[in-house]
Amino acid sequence: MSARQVVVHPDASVLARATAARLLTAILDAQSLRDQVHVVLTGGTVGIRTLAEVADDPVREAVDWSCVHLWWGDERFLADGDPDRNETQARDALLDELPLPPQNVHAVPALDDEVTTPEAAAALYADELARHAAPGASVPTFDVLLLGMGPDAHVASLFPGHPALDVEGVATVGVHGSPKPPPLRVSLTFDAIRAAREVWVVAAGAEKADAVAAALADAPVHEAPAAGARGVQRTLWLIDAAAARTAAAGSTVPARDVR
Ligand SMILES: O=C(O)[C@H](O)[C@@H](O)[C@H](O)[C@H](O)COP(=O)(O)O
Repeated sequence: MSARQVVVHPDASVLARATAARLLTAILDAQSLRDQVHVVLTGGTVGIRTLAEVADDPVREAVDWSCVHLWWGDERFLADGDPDRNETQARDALLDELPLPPQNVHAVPALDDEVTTPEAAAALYADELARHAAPGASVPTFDVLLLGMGPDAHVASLFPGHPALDVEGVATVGVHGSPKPPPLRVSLTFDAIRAAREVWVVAAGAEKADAVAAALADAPVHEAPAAGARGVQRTLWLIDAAAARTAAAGSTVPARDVR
């Protein structure tokens, strides 16, 4: 399990642009080593803003998008095209601008007449993940897995105190009663998240400072799920100065300030 690295950017705008540049470089580096590159996207304001910055970055022209596969760390269990779906927001921010083969965009199945529960969607998503996994694995080896983080330190749709935190042996889980609307979701499990080469937690804003401090201080995962987010080779925390400013007395954020 990789040690955490923390990079602090001045504000949310620089954070999103720097994360976009870092992601493009990571994809280019992976393409120089492997035929297929797998990236897991996240919802949330910082996650979507990062995708919009990728769309605006001319370096995206250097990527061979025909061999990039996109997945989601979680999804709101809503009908296809619902503006609140992470997929919808990602398509609007970036995906519709990219020459991606449609079959390389692996969206979590949406609510419809056939798929009526988060569990059904989670099972179908797990099947799709397994189809692209190496023999014996349940998910592809993700090159970069992006995670936004809530003020309660949730990542993906793994919320404090929720049973999904303890689900093992499977890649996906249906989530009910999400404290962040909408209540029904589908999420990767920690087993799937921890299979990624690199896990990047991206967070901005003073409202995230306590959650950042708790996670970096290795609070119990049931209290601060983000503490459980680790990559095989790298765990990178990309935060802005406001999120690095801890309210809890005495807690510190081991951060290298990057201008
Ligand atoms: O479906 C979702 O809502 C996201 O995947 C969720 O995990 C999000 O990344 C965090 O809640 C942070 O969201 P903000 O950046 O908007 O605070």
